[in-house]
Amino acid sequence: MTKTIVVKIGTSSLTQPETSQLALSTIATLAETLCNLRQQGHRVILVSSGAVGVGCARLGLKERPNAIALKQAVAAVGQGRLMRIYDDLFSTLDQPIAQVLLTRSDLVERSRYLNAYNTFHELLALGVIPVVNENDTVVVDELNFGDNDTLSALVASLVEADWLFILTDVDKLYSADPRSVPDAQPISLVANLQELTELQVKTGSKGSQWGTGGMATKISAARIAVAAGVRTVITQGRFPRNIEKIIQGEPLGTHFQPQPEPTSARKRWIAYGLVPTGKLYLDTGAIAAISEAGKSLLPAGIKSVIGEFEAQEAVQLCDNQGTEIARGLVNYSSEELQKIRGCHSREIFTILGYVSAETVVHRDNLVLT
Ligand SMILES: Nc1ncnc2c1ncn2[C@@H]1O[C@H](COP(=O)(O)OP(=O)(O)O)[C@@H](O)[C@H]1O
Ligand SMILES: N[C@@H](CCC(=O)OP(=O)(O)O)C(=O)O
Repeated sequence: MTKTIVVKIGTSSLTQPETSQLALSTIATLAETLCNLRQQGHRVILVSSGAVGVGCARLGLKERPNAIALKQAVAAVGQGRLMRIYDDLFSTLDQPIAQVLLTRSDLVERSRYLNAYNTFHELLALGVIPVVNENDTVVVDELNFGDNDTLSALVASLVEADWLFILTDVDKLYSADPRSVPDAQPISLVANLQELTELQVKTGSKGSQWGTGGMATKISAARIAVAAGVRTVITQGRFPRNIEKIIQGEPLGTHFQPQPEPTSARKRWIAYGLVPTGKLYLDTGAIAAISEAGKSLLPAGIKSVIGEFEAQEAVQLCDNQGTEIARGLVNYSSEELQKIRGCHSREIFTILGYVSAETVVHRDNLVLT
């Protein structure tokens, strides 16, 4: 049966750690593997990092730059080089590819989100393998994906993929970073998100020299993908042929089982496409109402309002400690909410002189995170 398969490869697998030169044999095997999957009738998307790493190698820079303008310039050099290599390899195998560079703002606006969805579907229907990266050269800090693990999960969610493979330089997820904790325990299966929280995996703060997010961003990517019903696997990038073996049932890597009832496409857009612009701190009654009883959020349950936002923007709904429990589209601006927080809905008219809505966040626009 035709499956939609998203494969993300990180800089640590695309380049050789000692020299930061391209790992050509890995990239060639990856191209062969993805072509095999196409020939079996599957729809394939490649999310490839490497623009900054390859750009650095091309320009003789020994470290990943921190200065934004330099990083953006280096990415412009590396992205072209990377695509040239992919196109040479895939063309040899008679497989058309396309470059798709995304920024976070492409997913924030609903019409652009739907446009990206349509473009992916058209490319896949044409039998093309889209090669996706963040548009590092133009992206601004407030609206970036930050890392390609998150980008790959958002793409997998957008196209409603069956599989997301996150290829990296370790063979699976461990209870802690196996580089610094030699007796870290391997984890082969994560059955649900609750189990993931209970495992309390330690990830350290960053990845390898050229990677960006380390394991933390792979875990949060897995959360986004499984909520969208995508089976997610973290496995070693040096052996791309393992992708086919895994699809055939070999127990390699770490598998995250998809949620049986995926969150709807619109709610996924609210939860992960949009960038929240404020925070609402809720009382315990409101937290129970939205998280246990599936109710809408009313002004009475809001203790405080942080940030400045307009009506219809996305905000985080938090408990006392500031931990996010849900996200939603608000019916009132921050200025209005400062006036009506803690009040009964019937008082809204007296306070504001009008009623835009009875609820602050309607349950149809609210997603538990
Ligand atoms: N719990 C963990 N299990 C496995 N690897 C971990 C863990 N915590 C941190 N890591 C580190 O994450 C690194 C992979 O992340 P990163 O360098 O960002 O890779 P990529 O370039 O593939 O995105 C590994 O080399 C490993 O040292
Ligand atoms: N967009 C960046 C990739 C950022 C990133 O997430 O890198 P990695 O941790 O290697 O997957 C680039 O192409 O260099």
